Amino acid sequence: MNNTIKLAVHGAAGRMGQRVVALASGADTVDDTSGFTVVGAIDHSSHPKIGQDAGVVAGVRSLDVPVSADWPEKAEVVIDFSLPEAFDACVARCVSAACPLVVATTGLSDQQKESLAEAAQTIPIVWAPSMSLAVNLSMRMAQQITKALRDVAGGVDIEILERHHRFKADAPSGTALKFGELIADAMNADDPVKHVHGREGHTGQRSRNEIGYHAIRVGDNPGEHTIVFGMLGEKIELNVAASNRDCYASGALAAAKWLMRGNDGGPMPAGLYNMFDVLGMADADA
Ligand SMILES: NC(=O)C1=CN([C@@H]2O[C@H](COP(=O)(O)OP(=O)(O)OC[C@H]3O[C@@H](n4cnc5c(N)ncnc54)[C@H](OP(=O)(O)O)[C@@H]3O)[C@@H](O)[C@H]2O)C=CC1
Ligand SMILES: O=C(O)C1=N[C@H](C(=O)O)C[C@H](O)C1
Repeated sequence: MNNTIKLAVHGAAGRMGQRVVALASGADTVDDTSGFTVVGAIDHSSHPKIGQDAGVVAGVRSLDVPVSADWPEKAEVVIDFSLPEAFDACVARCVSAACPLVVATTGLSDQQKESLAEAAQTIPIVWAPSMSLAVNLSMRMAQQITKALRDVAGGVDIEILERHHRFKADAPSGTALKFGELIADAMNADDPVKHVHGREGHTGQRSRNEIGYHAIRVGDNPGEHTIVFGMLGEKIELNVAASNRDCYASGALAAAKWLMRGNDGGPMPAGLYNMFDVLGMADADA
């Protein structure tokens, strides 16, 4: 009996979609089984790869699943790596099909984030700007460092540098924004923390309760984040870098599996989850 999880990938012909299809097809596992069967590879109707086999597009083997604008009936879980423009239809489809969803797309509007929370009242959703284990661990470390340094004599300046490939559409990265949100919480400042994007001109002295963001776009970098904790006389730099996209693809597959099997073998109930939940770090002493 085939008890693999039937997976549909939204944005299947894109950089990330292809890696999810490749790993889900078992191409890079020792025993050729990932625990998934790819049953749907969705992209927009004018994509040049429409009609081609999704496994071949991903550079692995024929899967007998064409890249298509149509949603498969039989998907048990959906992984979305697409664009904000494509997001609304994806969520609506998952809600109407009562299908669990992993959302990895970044650059969502506030309204889209609200509709995600609403959808999570009826279906289970994992939503995270980075599916990488190393990034999520680094987020916890950044919170710890912020707490340890927040009352240091002379103060600490926290700046977030992110580097990504030249094709990336949104800036700063969703991950950088999430680092900033978690760090701002950990700063526990009396005044609201200011989020400052780049600096130019006569800016005056840096204020104490701000977080700076700097988005660098270079070549084919698959994603790198550096959190600088600058003090008077010394600094800490927390650097986390992907060497390829498989950390995100395998994280998304782990999230999909967790939605279907939970922590004790049963499916997760409706709700909005993140990678801390998937990785068992939700209750970490942050
Ligand atoms: N959470 C995480 O861990 C990660 C998140 N990301 C995020 O994932 C997203 C995708 O990244 P990446 O794969 O590099 O981007 P790509 O542009 O390579 O892939 C997106 C795919 O979605 C397609 N698409 C566009 N419109 C639609 C539509 N209406 N319906 C279905 N598909 C559509 C694109 O087609 P076309 O090329 O024609 O536009 C493309 O094939 C980004 O938001 C990125 O920031 C990326 C890596 C990790
Ligand atoms: O577009 C990308 O490539 C990435 N996007 C995500 C983000 O915006 O944080 C995650 C990762 O850094 C790669």
